[in-house]
Amino acid sequence: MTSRTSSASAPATPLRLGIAGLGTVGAGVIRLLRANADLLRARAGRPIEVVAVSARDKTRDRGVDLAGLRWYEDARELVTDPDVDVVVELIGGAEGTARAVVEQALAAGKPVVTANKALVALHGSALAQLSATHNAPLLFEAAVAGGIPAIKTVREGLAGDRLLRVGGILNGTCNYILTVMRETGKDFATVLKDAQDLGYAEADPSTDIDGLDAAHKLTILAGLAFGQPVEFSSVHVEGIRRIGAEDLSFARALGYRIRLLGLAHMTECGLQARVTPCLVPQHSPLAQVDGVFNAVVAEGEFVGRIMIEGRGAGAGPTASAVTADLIDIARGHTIAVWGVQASAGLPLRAAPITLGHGAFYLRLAVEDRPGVIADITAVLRDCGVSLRSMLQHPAETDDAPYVPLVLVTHQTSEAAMQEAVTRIDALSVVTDSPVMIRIETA
Ligand SMILES: NC(=O)C1=CN([C@@H]2O[C@H](COP(=O)(O)OP(=O)(O)OC[C@H]3O[C@@H](n4cnc5c(N)ncnc54)[C@H](O)[C@@H]3O)[C@@H](O)[C@H]2O)C=CC1
Ligand SMILES: N[C@@H](CC=O)C(=O)O
Ligand code: NA
Repeated sequence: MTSRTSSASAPATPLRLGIAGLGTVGAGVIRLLRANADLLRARAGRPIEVVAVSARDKTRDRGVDLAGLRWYEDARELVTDPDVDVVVELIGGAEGTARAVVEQALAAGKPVVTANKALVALHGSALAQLSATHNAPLLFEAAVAGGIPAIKTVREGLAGDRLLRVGGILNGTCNYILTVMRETGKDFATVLKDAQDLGYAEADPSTDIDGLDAAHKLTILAGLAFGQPVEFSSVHVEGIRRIGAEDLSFARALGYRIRLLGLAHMTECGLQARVTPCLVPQHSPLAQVDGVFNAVVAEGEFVGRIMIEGRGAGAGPTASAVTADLIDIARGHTIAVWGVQASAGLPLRAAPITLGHGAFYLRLAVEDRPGVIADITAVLRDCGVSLRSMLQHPAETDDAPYVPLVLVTHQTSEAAMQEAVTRIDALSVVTDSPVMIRIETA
């Protein structure tokens, strides 16, 4: 006699998705799910199928066939579709429809997968509570460093250790711009346009170049590393707008490359978190991370330093991260948002950046006349900042209105350096606001 069990014969129940947002990432997710359907079914133990979608423009050609998928003009209605098991939010933005979709889905007990770093960085604490209250997982691997499994590494892979530092190169658009400008000499605006055409940039690219996108990601990484939400407004943020071609070539002459780094570490006074352009030694691991690649670094008491590298933006890498979250949901592998069961909910105490220390690069535009260097070094002396080296290139023409002067300091306090820069900026011989870049050793 043969015995038949329902599990042996019944087809596995599919995990049914509603995808809100069909831009670079949304269309990329649909492509990946179709291309890898068999592989995903094997890994997830059940098929993963898109049943409903929502976007702004139904007629737009996205290179993916939407036939047979239910279309919603209003993404909030997609959430209430009884056939949608999991809501995938790929609209973007910390407020408006994206936020409403995520909140409504969690409140309805539906798992959510999102790539929306702005939303998680600004509202992660409240969303974590909603997720816990309704027992609805919220997964966001794509939100930090695109295709790099950054969240999983920090939240799960390093769960056994006490982390001291986390961060890295967290914005693909900025890294692409800095790399291509350095390698080709193309101007900022042209390279930014290329990054937009490649689907790397945010809807408003100032979010990338002013450092906010990297700060969103750092806020999330630090929350995971230290098991408590981080107040986005406590992150010190500087972008790359003021970095010019001359900085890239001075950096090269000094043996460095310029990277936009997000770094967070615990101090006795609290968490210090900043996103700033930095000079890194040209042979260091971070200097080798070029183009749209990101790198996530973490340092733990027992594990020491780790670094993982990969593509931080673009349809394919981001779709890969979204899909990994979907497989976790299909497998029933879910976890509390900040990786701790009973997070304090209160944001971590923040330490002001002025408590930091480091070495600095300072580029000044100065009049080409006697006494200028003496005026500047007098300010540095008065502020207690010690110089390590100085570079001056001759003016390009005899009637050039200024000459560039580059100073590199020894280790000094951030507060002293900020005071010195304010005073130097006020000197009449200095013709434009100084460009100050921190120097990182690793
Ligand atoms: N592009 C990338 O490389 C990466 C993007 N992300 C994040 O993924 C999310 C999506 O980014 P992209 O695909 O690049 O953006 P996108 O601008 O290419 O696509 C956004 C999509 O949302 C739709 N949309 C806008 N408002 C809507 C509304 N009210 N209702 C329904 N749909 C609406 C648009 O029609 C479009 O289909 C963002 O949160 C972004 O930060 C994360 C990692 C990498
Ligand atoms: N605009 C972002 C996209 C990924 O998060 C970036 O450039 O890194
Ligand atoms: Na990721």
